[in-house]
Amino acid sequence: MITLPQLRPQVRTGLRLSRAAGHGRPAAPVRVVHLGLGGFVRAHQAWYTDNAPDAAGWGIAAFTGRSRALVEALAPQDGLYTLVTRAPDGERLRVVSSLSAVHGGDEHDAWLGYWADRAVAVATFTVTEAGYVRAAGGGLDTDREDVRADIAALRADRHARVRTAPGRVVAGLRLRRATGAGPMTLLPCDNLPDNGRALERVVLELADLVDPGLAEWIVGHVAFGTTMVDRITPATTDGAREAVRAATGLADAAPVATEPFSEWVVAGDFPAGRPAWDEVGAQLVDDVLPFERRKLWLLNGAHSLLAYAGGALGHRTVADAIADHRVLGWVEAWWDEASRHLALPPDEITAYRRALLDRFANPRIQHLLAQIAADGSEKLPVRVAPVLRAECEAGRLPLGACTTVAAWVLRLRGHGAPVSEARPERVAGLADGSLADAVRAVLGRLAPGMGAHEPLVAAVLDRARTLEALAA
Ligand SMILES: NC(=O)c1ccc[n+]([C@@H]2O[C@H](COP(=O)([O-])OP(=O)(O)OC[C@H]3O[C@@H](n4cnc5c(N)ncnc54)[C@H](O)[C@@H]3O)[C@@H](O)[C@H]2O)c1
Ligand SMILES: O=P(O)(O)OC[C@@H](O)[C@@H](O)[C@H](O)[C@H](O)CO
Repeated sequence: MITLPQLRPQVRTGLRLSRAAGHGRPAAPVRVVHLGLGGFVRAHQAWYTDNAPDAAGWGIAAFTGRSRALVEALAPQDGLYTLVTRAPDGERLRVVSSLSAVHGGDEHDAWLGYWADRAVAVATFTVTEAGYVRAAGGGLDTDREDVRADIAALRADRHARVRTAPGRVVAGLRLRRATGAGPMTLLPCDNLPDNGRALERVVLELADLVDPGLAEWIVGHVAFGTTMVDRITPATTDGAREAVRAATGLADAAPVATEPFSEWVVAGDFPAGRPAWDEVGAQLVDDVLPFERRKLWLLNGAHSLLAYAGGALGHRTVADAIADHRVLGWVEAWWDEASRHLALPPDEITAYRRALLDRFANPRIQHLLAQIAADGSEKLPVRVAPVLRAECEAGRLPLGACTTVAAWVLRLRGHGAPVSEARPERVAGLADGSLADAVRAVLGRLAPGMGAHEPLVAAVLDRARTLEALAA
């Protein structure tokens, strides 16, 4: 089934999307600034904003992190794009209008301009886990070259170009303080536990390093919200572009394909206001933690298992891997382990697991395991390690978690697809030496102290040998 609610037949013949030609809505005034323009924000936050009853008053100015490719695709079509929602039995297309402006990450003056604007009330982020430039303990990683460069730049000149996400935020907030543009909310939407506190910590630490008094101003004027975000959104492919052209006749250079399911749980204050996201499905709560753990452990933890163990068996997509009964068994084992540590009613967990199986099996979502496998050193400590540790402390050896760790060890040792890490030096040499040494080192990195837990080391080694044999 294909429905085209916002593409009227008389305008379907134009070559590209255009507000002047009547596609979508007129651009709303910018009141939200976003860093990390990619697939996810367009399938999620921008979609909620577009659905909100007050959408006409809430435009988003979205910046990429680095590359200008998406800006070059979206700017000629006025920030409009087609959201392709893929259910197992058909797809639905609609034009999303909430991106009022799109910018490259290199447009620093434009970035600063929004932060100095009192109308801008919220800044949102999807900069990946690595984008928060945190050291192992969660504080700002001042050993990084890009963080050091930002510190030097911010000390030298308040308009100097900076590169990291915290650097950009600190530059923006410093200007906001100087211009008296008032309070606002920062809302990270990445798969990080307690992402509001994570962002707050790196921003305050950086502010303290570059401008005495700024951190104090931030504490008094800036609210850091915390979120759980969920909508499986693979990278856009030519297939999505072709699907849009076939259905609408339009050449959309940057559609997004996503699944029907969507969840957004938000905790925080909005002193300068926000779109009525809660009227279109977002849940405003006091505590995100139970939702976050359910999602991060059951969905993202299973994704990482599928990515490394499924990848070791030669699978390419999530749907391929979950159709393999051996992989499914490992995922179910992982879910049993993780579920024991979730403070949620058992029937709620059962329903979530059942729904996840359907979501993973969706044949129209071509979610590449290689995309999920990137940045394991950032993801496994938060998706898998807490359950691994809790199970060991309870005297159990968790088979599912051990399988994920074992598969990651093998990946780091060169089995299967190449390792993709934002900071490759973090894993360089980590899994060298004998397999047993590698398992000890990797466990110690993921969960400090666990590398010396000999029964756990033996269990992971056993899983690694089993995987090697199955992959041979
Ligand atoms: N895709 C999903 O299904 C999904 C679902 C839930 C949450 N998320 C969160 O959203 C993030 C982005 O996902 P996506 O699918 O939009 O990816 P994407 O690759 O389409 O876009 C990522 C954006 O972040 C920017 N970026 C990357 N590294 C950065 C850095 N170090 N500093 C600043 N900006 C950086 C990129 O330039 C790009 O603009 C994920 O890492 C995850 O935390 C994604
Ligand atoms: O986006 P990442 O790289 O943090 O993780 C990859 C996937 O696990 C993730 O994108 C999920 O699809 C998403 O979190 C579902 O909401």
